[in-house]
Amino acid sequence: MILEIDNVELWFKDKRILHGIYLKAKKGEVTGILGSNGSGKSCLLKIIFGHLTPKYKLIRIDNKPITKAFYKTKLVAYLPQQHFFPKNLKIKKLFKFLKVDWQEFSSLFSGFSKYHNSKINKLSGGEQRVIETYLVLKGPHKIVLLDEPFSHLSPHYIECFINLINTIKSSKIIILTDHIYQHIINISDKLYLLENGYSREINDLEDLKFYKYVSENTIL
Ligand SMILES: Nc1ncnc2c1ncn2[C@@H]1O[C@H](COP(=O)(O)OP(=O)(O)OP(=O)(O)O)[C@@H](O)[C@H]1O
Repeated sequence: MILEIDNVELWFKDKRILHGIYLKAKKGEVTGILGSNGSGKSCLLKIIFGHLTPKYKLIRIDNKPITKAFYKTKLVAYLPQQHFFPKNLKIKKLFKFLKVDWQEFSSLFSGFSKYHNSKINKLSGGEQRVIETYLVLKGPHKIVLLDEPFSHLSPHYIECFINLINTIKSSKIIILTDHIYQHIINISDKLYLLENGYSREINDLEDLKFYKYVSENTIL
């Protein structure tokens, strides 16, 4: 399965945010998107998911254009930057409803076994993020979009997710963005940088210096 995003043009009033975008993401690969603050990473993920409508966009799956909002195809799951599960819902119900195995989760994330019967709002912000990210990754969707999955997590949980992503990527298209760029670089099979409205495919990490995403003396 190949997902292509092409010809995106996004404006907010007279401010053009995105205009030269081409992204290709394949099943079996992790596709990373880097970019400075305000470069349009979240907007691009929202456009792909179908929550934000730009002036133009073209989304193709295996060369076939998707003409309706992508989320309506039920192919795609999206982790937004903000918490999105109802606060009063019990965690065990969430796992049951989404048909995700609690035992498998609690053996990977051992500190969470005590929360099976808790409501989501009893967890810290980072703990809620662990649950959300896990459910989005382990749900039935073939395409997963992750907006800053690592930013609020402690190193051990980041490692757990990196292992999980490497395990499940053979069956999914995974597109993710984060400011913890070393993790994105390490985990990605394909890397893009959003810069000045364009997507730049990064094949040589030194290009991240050329585009001033990192400074000249950064060790990559
Ligand atoms: N609803 C909106 N109305 C007007 N401008 C917006 C809106 N949403 C986003 N923008 C602008 O679009 C640009 C890109 O925003 P976006 O959130 O996609 O950036 P980002 O790369 O995800 O940034 P960050 O890394 O800081 O989260 C920003 O300049 C932002 O101000």
